[in-house]
Amino acid sequence: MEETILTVKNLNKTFGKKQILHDVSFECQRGRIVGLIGANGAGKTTIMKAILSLIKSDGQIKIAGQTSSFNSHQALQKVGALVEYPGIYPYLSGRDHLRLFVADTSNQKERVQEIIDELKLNEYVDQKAKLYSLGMKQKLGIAMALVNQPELVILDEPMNGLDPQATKDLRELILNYKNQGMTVLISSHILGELQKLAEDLIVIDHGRVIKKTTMTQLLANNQHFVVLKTNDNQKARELLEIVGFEISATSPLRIVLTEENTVERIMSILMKQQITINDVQHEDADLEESILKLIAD
Ligand SMILES: Nc1ncnc2c1ncn2[C@@H]1O[C@H](COP(=O)(O)OP(=O)(O)OP(=O)(O)O)[C@@H](O)[C@H]1O
Repeated sequence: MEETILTVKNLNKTFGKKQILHDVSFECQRGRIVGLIGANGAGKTTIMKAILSLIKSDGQIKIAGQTSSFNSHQALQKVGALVEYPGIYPYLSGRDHLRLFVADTSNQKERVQEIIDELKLNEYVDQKAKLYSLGMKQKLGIAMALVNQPELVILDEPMNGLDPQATKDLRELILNYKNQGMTVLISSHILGELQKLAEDLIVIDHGRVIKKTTMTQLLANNQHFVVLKTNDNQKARELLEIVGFEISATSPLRIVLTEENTVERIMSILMKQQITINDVQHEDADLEESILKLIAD
């Protein structure tokens, strides 16, 4: 059965005279990975900071059934977060940071070692943090967000500064925690990466929620294309456009498929005009194309 772990209701935020968030409302269900998507400046970080009471805002926040506000935020004990840059002290080691963050339990030493192993921090975790690269600091910040196995983790651009291997490792780690019941609210500009992770999507534009959907739904409504290589792309394009095909790219030819505009129809039109088809491939629009289209509409 679905259980709501985070409720955000009518969140409004102004900086000076400028209204940044407009009645933002959404819910996250326990155990889901929820992607917060939007262009630069859309308001994603501001929403995350408001949930975490890092800034004052108007509206209601409920975490695991408990109301949380700027002045009363016990519920945040159930939440881990990495928002913007991790707060790191240059003269402490990575392990020191984790020791400061880990909850006071009988197995805290083991838990710190476990998260160090999970994030592959062993090589440098006992060096002072002032020697860390951007990616190393980012991984430490993620370890700090996860060390207490929170019920909800909020990650703002967690892939920032990570190399491809570390990005893949983080993806697997997030999926692992999700499989153990953790809820993840995540933003990322790397939409290809988010496509591999997020199950639910909240799309933000100019401080407003413009779409709440699931990844499966969004991708199912996507456009489908056929990509052709022919002996005369220019002529093929003209022939297809005349009869109403939409061409989304010309080199190679990328043609939008619809119920009427099928591959069979393309083949028949081109073959009648003696155009040789050297290669045919099918393509589906990815998350990036869907989101760009959504924001443009
Ligand atoms: N402390 C602040 N004072 C004034 N304006 C701010 C402040 N923080 C954010 N803003 C403004 O709020 C808007 C939303 O910013 P926010 O950082 O939430 O966007 P974002 O979606 O996270 O963007 P990005 O993807 O670039 O990180 C922007 O117009 C930004 O300039």
